[in-house]
Amino acid sequence: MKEQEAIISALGVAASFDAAVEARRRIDFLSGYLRAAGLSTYVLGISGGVDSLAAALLAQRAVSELRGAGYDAKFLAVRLPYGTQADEKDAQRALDTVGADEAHRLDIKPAADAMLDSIRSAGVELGDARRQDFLLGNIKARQRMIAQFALAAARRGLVIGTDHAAEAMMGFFTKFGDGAADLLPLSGLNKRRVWALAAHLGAPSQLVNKVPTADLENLVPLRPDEDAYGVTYDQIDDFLEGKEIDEAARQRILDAYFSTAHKRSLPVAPDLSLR
Ligand SMILES: Nc1ncnc2c1ncn2[C@@H]1O[C@H](COP(=O)(O)OP(=O)(O)OC[C@H]2O[C@@H]([n+]3cccc(C(=O)O)c3)[C@H](O)[C@@H]2O)[C@@H](O)[C@H]1O
Ligand SMILES: Nc1ncnc2c1ncn2[C@@H]1O[C@H](COP(=O)(O)OP(=O)(O)OP(=O)(O)O)[C@@H](O)[C@H]1O
Ligand SMILES: [Mg+2]
Repeated sequence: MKEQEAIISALGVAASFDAAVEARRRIDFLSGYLRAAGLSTYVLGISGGVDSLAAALLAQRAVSELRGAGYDAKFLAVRLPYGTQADEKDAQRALDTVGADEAHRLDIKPAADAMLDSIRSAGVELGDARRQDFLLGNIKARQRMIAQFALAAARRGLVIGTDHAAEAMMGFFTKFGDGAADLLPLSGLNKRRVWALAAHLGAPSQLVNKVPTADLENLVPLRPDEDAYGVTYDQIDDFLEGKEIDEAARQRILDAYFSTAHKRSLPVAPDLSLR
């Protein structure tokens, strides 16, 4: 139980949750930060999943409020499909729901494929088809961040990330890919709290209740996150709320958490304090 409490505390998961209070807190965080930084644009990739929808609704509200207060601010939403995307309709629905100030679509396929091909052409042994597909998945996630940071730099902007406590605990993100962002407005929320926040902000129930997917593998499109975890979001969320869960699931969660510690910190460096 001690380990569980330490993880809950490290990930900043609160003992109780009120969607309206959390929405207000996180909108204020986004508007306050942009203004204090003296910048004008928030940039975020819209996948069709609930995390980016929730974060986008917060961002659009934040910049609208800033504009109402006379400050020049904009939200730029960007679709970043790898070629054609199986759940494109959901992504379009998310864009319609958010009503972003500005929206663009960039295909990451040419750049992602070119990178994998270059590595292959250099003669690097990459393993079997399944392994190569997994490697390409991480290249896709990093390619999406390259695009978002380029857009942010072009617009005096900042990149919003969608990491939250459930994904952070499982280390379920690409290091310096979707894990790399300037701000994380969903930080400290487990998945059911993200769902509640999205619903509170007006997300349609079909998008809130959708099966979460990283959708990074060509060989298994829309693979549910829970398949990759080997535990359910219900178990993850219960664990993060301090509840007792099945022992095998608990062990899986602890293994995932400890083996991915390096992904939740800055790059490791030598101890320079002894010089
Ligand atoms: N002990 C250690 N200390 C410092 N660094 C260490 C390390 N062990 C590995 N590393 C480094 O970390 C790298 C592995 O991390 P990483 O590149 O992230 O790769 P990895 O953790 O193997 O894969 C990413 C996982 O996150 C999932 N994902 C990715 C993106 C988005 C989503 C989503 O939900 O949308 C999910 C994806 O499906 C996959 O299961 C290694 O290649 C190595 O460079
Ligand atoms: N096809 C895509 N187009 C644009 N952005 C994407 C795409 N795929 C992933 N992203 C970005 O990467 C983030 C991480 O993906 P992740 O799957 O964890 O979140 P999600 O799709 O928003 O929600 P869920 O986890 O419920 O599927 C997304 O929130 C989004 O910002
Ligand atoms: Mg997704």
